[in-house]
Amino acid sequence: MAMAYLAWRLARRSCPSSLQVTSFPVVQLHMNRTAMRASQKDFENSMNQVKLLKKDPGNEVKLKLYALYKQATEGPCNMPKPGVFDLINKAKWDAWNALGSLPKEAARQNYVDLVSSLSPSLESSSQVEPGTDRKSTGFETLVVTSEDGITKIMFNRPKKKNAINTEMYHEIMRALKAASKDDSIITVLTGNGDYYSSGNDLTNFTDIPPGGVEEKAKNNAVLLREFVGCFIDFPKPLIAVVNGPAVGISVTLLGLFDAVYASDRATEMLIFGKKLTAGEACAQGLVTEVFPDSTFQKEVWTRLKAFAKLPPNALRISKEVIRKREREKLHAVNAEECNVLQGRWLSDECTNAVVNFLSRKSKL
Ligand SMILES: CCCC/C=C\CC(=O)SCCNC(=O)CCNC(=O)[C@H](O)C(C)(C)COP(=O)(O)OP(=O)(O)OC[C@H]1O[C@@H](n2cnc3c(N)ncnc32)[C@H](O)[C@@H]1OP(=O)(O)O
Repeated sequence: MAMAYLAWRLARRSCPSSLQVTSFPVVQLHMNRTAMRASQKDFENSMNQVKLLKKDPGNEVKLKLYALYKQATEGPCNMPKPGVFDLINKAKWDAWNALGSLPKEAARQNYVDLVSSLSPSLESSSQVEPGTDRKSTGFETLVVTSEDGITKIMFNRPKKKNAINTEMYHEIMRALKAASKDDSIITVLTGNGDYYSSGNDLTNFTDIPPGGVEEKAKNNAVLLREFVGCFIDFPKPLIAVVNGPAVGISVTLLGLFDAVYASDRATEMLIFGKKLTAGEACAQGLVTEVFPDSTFQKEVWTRLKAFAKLPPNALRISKEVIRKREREKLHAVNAEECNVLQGRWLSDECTNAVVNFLSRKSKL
């Protein structure tokens, strides 16, 4: 509770920047309407568009908009310069004064142009109706969608039980990086089909580069370290919806998620190759909650949609407060584990296991 309260307090402190954004419409209400002639309609439209901005365009842009608005409606700056300690008003005065004798018509036009250059963020924040499903293209192994404040990254190799091949490692990293910067509040990983994921695609070990198996093992270690690192550093709440069995790396990663919801169909194979039921994994703390398979999707997504309505800054800051205490250690453990694995991948035990699997159906 104390941690949540601290995070909430910290989140409240971040409010001034959002207050600055919402102060723009107020400024616009005081505009001198008689000053607008030819481009009045465009200018008014642009001002309305600014009111719809949900994303803070940043102080630099806001100052430019302010200065152009003042120039367009009042002409060159004629106000006394604020004192050095009146930081906000001085920044506004400087921005307006920098426009010199720019004619009102030119200032109006620049204002309209600047607002239209912000259109990508307008599109993503206001023109997309809430609840609209936005699908990211450009992924071969994933389906990535954004809806209701949730970015869903779905493993999409159902015929291969969502085994993670090299391309998929890279695509998951790319999707996570995009999700960390998009408008979503939470990010969810799940699998398409009957498996969550069967772990590392064992054919990853068969594509041997010119430097031989040593080079292959080294490349895999570098890839795995970067991949796990993305999960350690992911800044938003990250939730696994474990829709079916999970194996190997797809299980070990679960410890880095903020919540793990599992269907009671989900089994995991851990250290001794033993199958764990989702209930057993829950008892060990690896899974947050288990749901009957018949109601799993409905119950979990209802809950996730409710999470996505929580204050985003508070969520991020809560995660950061918790994660920052362990981040360095997690990266150190990740580095050590990848070193150990690099050696193990060259062992006879590993080679035999991969050969046995791949030769089951004469894949070798
Ligand atoms: C960068 C390197 C990082 C390495 C780090 C991580 C370590 C790990 O993750 S180790 C764990 C690796 N995973 C496994 O050992 C699981 C292997 N798979 C299986 O044991 C079985 O396939 C499984 C129990 C998951 C499912 O069995 P079945 O229900 O009998 O289905 P099939 O075996 O017929 O599978 C269907 C289809 O998918 C292919 N498949 C499944 N899993 C993998 C995999 N991990 N790698 C490659 N291919 C996989 C399987 O070969 C079948 O293909 P087709 O024969 O072409 O239909």
